[in-house]
Amino acid sequence: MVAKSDTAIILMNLGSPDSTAVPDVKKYLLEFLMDKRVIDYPWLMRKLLVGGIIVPRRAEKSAEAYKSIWWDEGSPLIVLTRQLQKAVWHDLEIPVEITMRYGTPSPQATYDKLLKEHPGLKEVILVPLYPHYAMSSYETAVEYAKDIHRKKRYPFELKIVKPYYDRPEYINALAESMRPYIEQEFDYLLFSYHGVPVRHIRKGDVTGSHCLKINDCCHVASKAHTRCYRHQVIITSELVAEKLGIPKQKWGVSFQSRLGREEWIKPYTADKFEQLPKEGVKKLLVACPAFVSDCLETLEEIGVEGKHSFISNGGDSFTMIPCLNTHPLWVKTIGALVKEEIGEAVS
Ligand SMILES: C=CC1=C(C)c2cc3[nH]c(cc4nc(cc5[nH]c(cc1n2)c(C)c5CCC(=O)O)C(CCC(=O)O)=C4C)c(C)c3C=C
Ligand SMILES: [Fe+2]
Ligand SMILES: [Fe+2]
Repeated sequence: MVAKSDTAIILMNLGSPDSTAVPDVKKYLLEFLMDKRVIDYPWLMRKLLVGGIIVPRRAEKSAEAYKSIWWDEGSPLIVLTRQLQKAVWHDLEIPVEITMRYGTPSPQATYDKLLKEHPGLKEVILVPLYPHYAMSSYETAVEYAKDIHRKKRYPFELKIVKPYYDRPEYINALAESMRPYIEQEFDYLLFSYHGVPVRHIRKGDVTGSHCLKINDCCHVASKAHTRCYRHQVIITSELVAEKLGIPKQKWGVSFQSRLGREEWIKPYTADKFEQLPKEGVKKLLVACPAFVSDCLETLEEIGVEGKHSFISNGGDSFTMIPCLNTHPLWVKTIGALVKEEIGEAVS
């Protein structure tokens, strides 16, 4: 048990609209897609594309999708992140707050709340709720939280938990959360991760000569892997499949949630739902480890749209494995990641 009243934890997730009303969804999409690490075009081009084309075209459809998964208490992503907050607080007995990259509560509101309630606060451990590094997820969340912390000169140290995609505690939590589903009869397990544009993978390559440039790049040792989303999700999948004893021919990786006309990393999950029944896969399990809390992309895109596609293409049974959410081993994993940071120098 950690009992340090001068330390607090912040769990940082992506965020959701405040409600399913079209104006709220528009506001959220604008903030999200105007992020230079998400749509990384020059500002004017981004403004024209996002404000003039993507958001006006997408907002109503997106609002309908949110309506179909919204809970009485609010957005599943926010509600589940709050439940995780309570579980971690209960486990570690140090203050835990949540913050969102887009929408509410913002990092500034969260820092202010912590300081008001704990005036002697000396250090805050920020846990990005992203196991993998991507410019459009982990990086933007962390840089935003650091920027606000620096600009507003908050009097506490901010320490950041690094991507944990291959950490034994995380792999064990993920594998054990999936085990009850694996023990049922199934033909194939698909790990479906949120996609990113191919360009982002190349741009994030710190060596400039590795990612998608050499054969089987994700399995050839390189410094690029510290920031390569594709490498990191492949490693998570391999480690979990190994831990669960699933043979290579019975599982695969794909990428969902593509936006726009650019090429995103492949294979696409939507194509898999069409192809797999034709290859004899009738009983499908789908896990989505890029998300630690169930959200629009799991509940609607996979659980509703994906299921419909797989079944209408000839599949018999489709099971979406829930995200880690508040699984006790996930709560313990967060505790282990946090304890490593407590007392260490700022990263
Ligand atoms: C897992 C990490 C995520 C990465 C990487 C990511 C990249 C990325 N996303 C978009 C565009 C959209 N994503 C949307 C929803 C959404 N995305 C993530 C996570 C990652 N995104 C989550 C957890 C969610 C769900 C939020 C919720 O409220 O439940 C949306 C909004 C919904 C919609 O209209 O489809 C958009 C838009 C891009 C362009 C991108 C990489 C460049
Ligand atoms: Fe996304
Ligand atoms: Fe790579």
